[in-house]
Amino acid sequence: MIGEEKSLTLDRLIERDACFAIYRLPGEPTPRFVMQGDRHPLLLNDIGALNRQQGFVMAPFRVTDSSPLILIRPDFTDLDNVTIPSAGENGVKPVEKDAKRYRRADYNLLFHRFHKPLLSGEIEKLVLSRNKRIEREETFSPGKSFFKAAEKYPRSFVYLLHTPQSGTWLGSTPEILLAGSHNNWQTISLAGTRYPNSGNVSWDDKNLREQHLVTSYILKQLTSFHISPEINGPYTIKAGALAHLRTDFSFSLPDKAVIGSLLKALHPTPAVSGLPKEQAFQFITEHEGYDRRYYTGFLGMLDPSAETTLYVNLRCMQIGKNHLTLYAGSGLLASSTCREEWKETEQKLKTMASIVK
Ligand SMILES: C=C(O[C@H]1C=CC=C(C(=O)O)[C@@H]1O)C(=O)O
Repeated sequence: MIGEEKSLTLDRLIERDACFAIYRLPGEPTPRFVMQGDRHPLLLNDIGALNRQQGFVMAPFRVTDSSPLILIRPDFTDLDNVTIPSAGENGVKPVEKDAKRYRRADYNLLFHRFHKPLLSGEIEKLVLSRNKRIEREETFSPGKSFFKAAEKYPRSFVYLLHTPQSGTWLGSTPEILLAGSHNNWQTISLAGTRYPNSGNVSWDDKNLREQHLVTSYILKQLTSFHISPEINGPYTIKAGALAHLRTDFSFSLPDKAVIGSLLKALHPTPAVSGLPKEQAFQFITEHEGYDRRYYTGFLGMLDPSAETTLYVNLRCMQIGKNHLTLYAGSGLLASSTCREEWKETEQKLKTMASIVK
């Protein structure tokens, strides 16, 4: 199949409400494809239940009835020889909720709401996010957009996924949550954002602290599993037009049966939620004003016996029938300013917006 045909096949799979993901790992030339023929992926309500499971995971930021943890158990892995499900057969209509529209004035209010507990010292870090809805052009093709993103962002994990339960999502993320095989495992702490127009990036105290908090948190969570990782960083990485600070954690995982428990301990990291963990998660759920659904969740292949490649769902959008909803957030500390954080979300939204145009 040539590129054009593959795109058309992906678009038809979405129209037929199939249960699939196509994803391209950083640095790999060819995307991988997984599809479960019967449209009934395994639905779980707890990340810990991923222990001993295998399949392609789509996990939300917060598990709810309308955003379950989804596990696609593939019976097709070759896009060129896939059977397109017939219309309506076992069909469950995707829940297509339109996310709330955000304006700058709403963001200002929310920023101050989030900033208050940071200024008082009650909470140390909070990630405030928002979404942006744009019209879906008639000529828009999810399949073509996937291949365009894969070409434009060779160093990111690029994916297109559709299930009847989640609807359609497309993204390009630089953040590994957990990856590895055999005895070589890896996670990263990724935070801090700059705009490397000149190729020269300098990091201020706010960004260094923001990333350091994520690093300390990850180390603490790994240590609770008696894991002593090798640590490398922080160093600067590029993700599209942005730069971030990254620290690598490499370790061995003698007991693969605990992967679900480890994911539960890691997610959501303060790169997408905040600190203290429970308090920040609760605060976001109550005050952010919209449901993030699968944005800032995680996704990818979970295969303890072969290779696991799970990424945090950043720089993504939900593809609806009439609209595309783009998501972005940024880490707030007491020293944050509304102007800078707004600018950061605007820049992050461009990762997907530039694919659609
Ligand atoms: C929450 C997002 O990014 C995270 C990852 C890298 C840098 C971040 C930051 O600088 O705030 C965020 O922690 C997002 O892209 O929506």
